[in-house]
Amino acid sequence: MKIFTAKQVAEIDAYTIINEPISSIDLMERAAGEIYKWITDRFPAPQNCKIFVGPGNNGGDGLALARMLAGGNYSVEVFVLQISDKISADAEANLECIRILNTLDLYEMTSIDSMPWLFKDDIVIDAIFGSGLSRPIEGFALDVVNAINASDANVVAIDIPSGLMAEDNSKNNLRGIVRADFTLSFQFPKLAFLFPENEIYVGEWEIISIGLHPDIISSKTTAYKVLSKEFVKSLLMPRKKFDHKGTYGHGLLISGSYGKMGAAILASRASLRSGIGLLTSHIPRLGYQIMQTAVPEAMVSIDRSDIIFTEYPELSQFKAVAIGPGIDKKQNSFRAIVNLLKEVKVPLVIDADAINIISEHPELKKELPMGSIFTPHVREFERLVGKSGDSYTRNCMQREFAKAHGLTLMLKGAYTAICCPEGSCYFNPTGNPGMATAGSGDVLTGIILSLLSQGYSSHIAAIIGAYLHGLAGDLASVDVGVEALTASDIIDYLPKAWLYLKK
Ligand SMILES: NC(=O)C1=CN([C@@H]2O[C@H](COP(=O)(O)OP(=O)(O)OC[C@H]3O[C@@H](n4cnc5c(N)ncnc54)[C@H](O)[C@@H]3O)[C@@H](O)[C@H]2O)[C@@H](O)CC1
Ligand SMILES: Nc1ncnc2c1ncn2[C@@H]1O[C@H](COP(=O)(O)OP(=O)(O)O)[C@@H](O)[C@H]1O
Ligand SMILES: [K+]
Repeated sequence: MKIFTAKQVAEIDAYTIINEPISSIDLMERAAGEIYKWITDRFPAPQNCKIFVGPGNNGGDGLALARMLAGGNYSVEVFVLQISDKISADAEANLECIRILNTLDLYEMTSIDSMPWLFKDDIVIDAIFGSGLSRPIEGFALDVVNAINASDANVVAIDIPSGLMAEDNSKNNLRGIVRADFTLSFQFPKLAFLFPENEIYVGEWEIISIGLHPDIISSKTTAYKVLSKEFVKSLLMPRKKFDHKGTYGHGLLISGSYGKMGAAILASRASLRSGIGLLTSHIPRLGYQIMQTAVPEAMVSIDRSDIIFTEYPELSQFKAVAIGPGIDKKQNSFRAIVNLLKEVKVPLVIDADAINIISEHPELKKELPMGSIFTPHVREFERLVGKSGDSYTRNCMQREFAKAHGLTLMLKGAYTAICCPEGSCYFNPTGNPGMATAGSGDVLTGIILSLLSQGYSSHIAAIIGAYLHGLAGDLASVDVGVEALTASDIIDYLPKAWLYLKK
């Protein structure tokens, strides 16, 4: 699913009006009708609704919705914030219609003094500002936002919580944004919904389809997309009858150290559950029996060191290499990484302490092999790329880094972001907080190595890997719950995840 900027959505809106064709007021009616359906489903009548409307088309949506709710056995009060002399033509038309019908209570608000009391069971509809917000909210509208936020009412934001910018909130007043329980976004998600610090404003968000024109949606380009099952499924390569293990590649996994052999086991097992033909696990000497016992399918390459990574086997036989899970950051490991970066000619996955070692030696950033994949979580990301005060800025830095170095840079977490060398950024919707547990990143590294070894290109391997990893975690959480979920459960549910993805 594409994510468009607020400006692009306005263009899509305008195209739909001309080419469907449909009048703008009828499009507003359609949009409000879809919100009305959602509300009747989630909060069946009778209920008390308090609707706060602003001067633009978001306010117009709120007014059209108010009329529908009043006709549907809801008790409705509408508060029209007198923010500016200008009011959008469609909002004005809806206001006039309400006045004529006279079926609901309509109040004009010019100050916070006319703010109604909001009760716990009230449904508050936030239609003050939508995607047309051009600067932080101020004046009495800000007081209204704060009063809504201080209440225990159920707050439903139309399109976007008022005060939240659709993309960049780095300069916003964070105390002037509605904290919604539900956000009903028209047709597409906003980029801001995918950033962790905005969860308190957005709450649970849903897409409300309003039939915008398919031609413009498919032709308009955007750097940002949310992955879908259909898209990821379309990337899968079919297996053929006469294929053999050589067809699916030989991967090298460099992982494990004294006290962290579990990382090597998890990544190896995940790799083998993701379709790799042959796996060699390079580990320090102490791990030999552990690996041979726990993962009999893996071949083992033994380091000269008992406890850490200091060397790697001859590389020509491998189709892809992954390095990092549980390797530690000792000086000898640094030297071995320098050599590996220089020598490796196949796609490389770089995770965990391998990222940290590179971050501590910025001169190494010039040596990063094109086509490699970095899989940092946010702390590792900050060490590698730099710090930022907010997620939008961090995402811009991530896209720049991927482009500048010609590599795929993943930022792990809820909505893992995958930035590709040509500038695009995919967000992964699968996964759950149960996966915030030791070793789940090692599992991801194993999966991506497996996909690279099978011949998937770097950014495709990152996309399929992230989606599949989260899907396995989601399927596992259905059976074991989020608290009890372990990294091993993610591996155990990879078979079901593959089956579900291919269905
Ligand atoms: N995208 C679509 O296809 C559709 C969009 N619709 C609605 O239209 C909305 C966008 O409408 P608009 O562009 O009119 O935008 P808004 O409804 O967000 O209102 C913008 C108006 O408020 C003013 N304004 C912006 N920031 C302000 C601030 N901080 N203080 C005071 N005034 C401020 C602007 O000058 C403008 O007049 C969407 O969010 C959605 O709710 C729907 O009507 C249906 C179709
Ligand atoms: N709240 C969450 N929602 C979705 N996925 C999550 C969540 N928390 C963690 N994950 C996923 O779990 C993995 C954790 O990786 P990482 O932090 O490297 O763990 P570790 O270092 O313990 O292996 C990442 O793939 C991340 O996307
Ligand atoms: K709103």
